Amino acid sequence: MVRTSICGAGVNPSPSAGRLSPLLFRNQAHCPSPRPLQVTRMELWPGLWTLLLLLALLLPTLWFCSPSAKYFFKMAFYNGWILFLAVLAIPVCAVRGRNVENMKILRLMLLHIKYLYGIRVEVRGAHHFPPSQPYVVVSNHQSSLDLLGMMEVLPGRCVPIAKRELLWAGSAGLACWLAGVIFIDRKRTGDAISVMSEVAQTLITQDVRVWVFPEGTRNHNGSMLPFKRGAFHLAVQAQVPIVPIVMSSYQDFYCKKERRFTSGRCQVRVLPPVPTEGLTPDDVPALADTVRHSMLTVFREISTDGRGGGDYLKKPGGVGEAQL
Ligand SMILES: CCCCCCCCCCCCCC(=O)SCCNC(=O)CCNC(=O)[C@H](O)C(C)(C)COP(=O)(O)OP(=O)(O)OC[C@H]1O[C@@H](n2cnc3c(N)ncnc32)[C@H](O)[C@@H]1OP(=O)(O)O
Ligand SMILES: CCCCCCCC/C=C\CCCCCCCC(=O)OC[C@@H](O)COP(=O)(O)O
Repeated sequence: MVRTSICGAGVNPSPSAGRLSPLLFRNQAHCPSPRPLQVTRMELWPGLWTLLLLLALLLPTLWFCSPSAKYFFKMAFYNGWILFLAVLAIPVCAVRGRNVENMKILRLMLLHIKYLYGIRVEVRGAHHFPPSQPYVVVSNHQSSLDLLGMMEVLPGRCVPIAKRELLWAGSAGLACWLAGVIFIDRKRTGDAISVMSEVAQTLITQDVRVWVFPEGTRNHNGSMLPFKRGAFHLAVQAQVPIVPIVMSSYQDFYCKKERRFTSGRCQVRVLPPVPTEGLTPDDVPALADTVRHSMLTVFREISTDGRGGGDYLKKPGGVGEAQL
């Protein structure tokens, strides 16, 4: 197919050329053809069509026959689609500059994704959100799919606290920055704490709400990791309530370890706000423990194994052997 002209291969026209690989040797004097490495367009088409045909057969076969391949395609599309949506969101958000109101735009753009994936998100307890005051939302963090539940209930003027690495996630990072997402460097505790302290100041003055994943990282083991205390210090410093939100386990439709991703249901439960008025930094450990305990109780209550019960969470030694 590809017509190449390797002139002089096998001959040794000069002493210096003799030291070169014959394949690298090209000398116009010995090469009458002026068209080396020439590929005509017509010659490429059959190869291209065969490749496309193979892909067109292979991808659906993998999709239907291999749950793992399906998992990878779905996750790749999820990330790719968010990156694409972010490209659309950036110019719209850029009009306002970095502004928490831009979060509304991101929220609207992401709301449809649950339909693409056949995930039914059921919200309960939305009336618990305090109507018009700053507060700190804390929620469990299972996967990047949490964005679906998060966008379903995200209150106005509410920004998430995210790991700094997300800032470099291409268009999504820029969109997050424009929407006022607060980035922290988890490797530098001191810096992260001072960012959180600044947030405590602006929470009141700029009337914003903050969404924190107190586990500090994704966790899909059927329980909740011990909570980091930043969110609770933040609420106590600003003397604002904490609104706990629990997303039920994704186990019935999503499991990273098993490479399984089907359609399913998820419940997002907003719990009553926990006041922090009058609390001091000394109260933070107990506050964090109390909130985690109540969230874990609800998590176990609303999580199912896809067969209609929450039993998998209660099996001795099973994934749900939570550290209460
Ligand atoms: C269209 C495009 C759309 C794009 C998508 C848009 C949506 C994007 C959504 C993005 C979602 C992205 C989601 C994500 O990215 S999740 C990952 C990032 N988020 C978090 O990590 C949040 C949770 N982490 C914390 O709160 C941690 O505590 C921090 C990070 C602050 C420090 O953690 P670290 O592990 O380094 O230290 P430590 O917790 O052991 O603490 C050490 C000590 O310091 C004390 N301490 C802590 N804090 C404070 C404080 N403020 N004032 C005073 N003291 C404080 C603390 O009590 C402890 O002392 P002691 O108790 O042991 O004596
Ligand atoms: C040109 C650079 C291209 C970079 C491409 C990066 C691909 C990223 C693609 C899409 C971004 C989707 C944004 C989803 C946001 C979900 C946030 C999330 O779940 O982050 C994880 C973080 O909470 C905890 O991280 P770890 O569990 O500690 O790890």
